[in-house]
Amino acid sequence: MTIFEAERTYPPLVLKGDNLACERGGRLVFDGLSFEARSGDILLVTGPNGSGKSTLLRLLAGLLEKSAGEVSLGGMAPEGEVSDYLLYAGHLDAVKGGLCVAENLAFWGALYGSAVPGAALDAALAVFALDHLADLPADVLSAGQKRRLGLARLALIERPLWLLDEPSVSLDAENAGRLARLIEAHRARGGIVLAATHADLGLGGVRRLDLGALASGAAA
Ligand SMILES: Nc1ncnc2c1ncn2[C@@H]1O[C@H](COP(=O)(O)OP(=O)(O)OP(=O)(O)O)[C@@H](O)[C@H]1O
Repeated sequence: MTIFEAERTYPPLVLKGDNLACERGGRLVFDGLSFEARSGDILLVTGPNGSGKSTLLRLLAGLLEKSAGEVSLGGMAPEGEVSDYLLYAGHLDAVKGGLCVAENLAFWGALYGSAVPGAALDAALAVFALDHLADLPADVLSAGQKRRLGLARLALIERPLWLLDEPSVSLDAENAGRLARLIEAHRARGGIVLAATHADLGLGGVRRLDLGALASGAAA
C-alpha cells in the first residue's frame, strides 16, 4: 500500500474560526473572519496580496496572536492540543541548508515526535521524486526542489490538519500534479486542508474562503 492508498485514519474533526481579527504592526489585517472546515474539506484561502492569507494560516498554526475571536478544533482527544493535530508548511519551506535532503526529512520527523523508519523516509522522498537527490545538501537545491522537500513533510508526518501557504509556488506541472494527488489522498483519509493560494491547485470539490471579499462581509 502506498501513502496514496492509505485507509481513513483520522477522527472526525471540525476546525472553526469565529469572528477572528488580527493586527500586525499595529494595523488591522482582518476583522470579523469566520469559517468552518470539516474532515474531508479542502478550503482554499484566496484574496489579493496583503489581504491576510498568510496571517490567517500563521494565526491558526499558533505562530501569531489573534486580537479577537476564537479558534476551536472539535473532535480532539480530551487531553489534546490543536498544535498536536496540525502541520504547517509556510512559504519559506523551512529547509535546513546544512543538512542533506534525507536528513532534512528525518529532522522534521524527529521534531514532530517520531523517529523515522527508513522505509517511511524512502516513501516520503518518493512522493515528490526526491529519491535521487536524497544525499544532496539542501542548500544546493533549486527553488522547486526546495519546495518539494518542504512539502515532503506532509507525506512523512501524520497530522490531520494541513495549513499550506502557497504550496504550489515554484512547482512545475508534474510536481503540481503530485501535490494535488497528495492533497486528494489526505482528503480521502479524512484530513482537512487549508491552503492559501493564488493558483488553482488542480483540485475538485474545494471550498473557498475569500479574504478579498471579507471587507464587503462576504467571507464565511
Ligand atoms: N511582520 C509584519 N509586521 C507588520 N505587518 C505585517 C507583517 N507581516 C505582514 N504584515 C502585513 O499584514 C498584511 C497581510 O499580510 P499577509 O502576508 O498575511 O498577506 P497575504 O494575503 O498572504 O499576501 P500575499 O498574497 O502577498 O502573499 C499586509 O498588509 C502586510 O504588510
